[in-house]
Amino acid sequence: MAPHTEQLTRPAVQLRGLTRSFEGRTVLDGIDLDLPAGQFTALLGHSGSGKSTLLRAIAGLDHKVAGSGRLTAPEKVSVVFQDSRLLPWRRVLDNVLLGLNGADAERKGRAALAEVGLEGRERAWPSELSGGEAQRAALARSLVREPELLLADEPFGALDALTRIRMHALLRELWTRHQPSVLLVTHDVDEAIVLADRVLVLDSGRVGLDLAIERDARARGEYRGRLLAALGVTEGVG
Ligand SMILES: Nc1ncnc2c1ncn2[C@@H]1O[C@H](COP(=O)(O)OP(=O)(O)OP(=O)(O)O)[C@@H](O)[C@H]1O
Repeated sequence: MAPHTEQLTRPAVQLRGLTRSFEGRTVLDGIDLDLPAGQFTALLGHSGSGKSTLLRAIAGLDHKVAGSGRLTAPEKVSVVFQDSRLLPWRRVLDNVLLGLNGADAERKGRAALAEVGLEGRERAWPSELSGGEAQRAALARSLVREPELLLADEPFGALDALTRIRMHALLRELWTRHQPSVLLVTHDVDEAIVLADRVLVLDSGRVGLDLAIERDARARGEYRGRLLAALGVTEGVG
């Protein structure tokens, strides 16, 4: 049975006519988009196509976009960036617990760290972590807040290829277990296909291609071809 079937009937994010310009240049040009609850969506697009701008709008980090159209998003949103944004003067567990209160917070923080494979590293300083470990800690910090929506802006962009593959497996596993809606911004066509159930291509301020991904390895080559074509990219060097 397809996971999250029931949840998919309820949209987590709804955008209607969302527009954003910078210095007279339109970056988002009346975006209409529904992200069903529990869906894992990837957002692809060329550099400068407005992916981060859209993600920031959905995260509620851009007050200027608010009046341009209609934007509905859950209250419990976590954002993960390419840089872990751990505070260097706080130990790993204290970073994960930042801003959390309640008797149960520490237990939850420790459990989240164990879930991302950082058990035993609770008292480490961020400077003692590898890039991959820092991103694991960033995921734990998001998880512990039990987000309905996880927004991830190139979270693996700075990692080496092997670490990235391991992080893909971890993120997909966390998503399966906790079932947040996910919007992942990436430049990487393969990452989008491997992780997401739906891939959007942002082009000229609009969603140019909206592709459902079946979890069937045989179809991956075809998806790749369609996504590269939507991005206007030709592969191969003779
Ligand atoms: N605060 C800002 N002030 C002025 N221009 C901005 C601002 N934020 C974004 N832009 C412009 O909006 C366009 C889209 O930027 P955005 O960061 O959303 O693109 P992106 O698709 O995420 O790019 P990348 O993949 O390189 O991160 C770019 O041309 C950028 O220069």
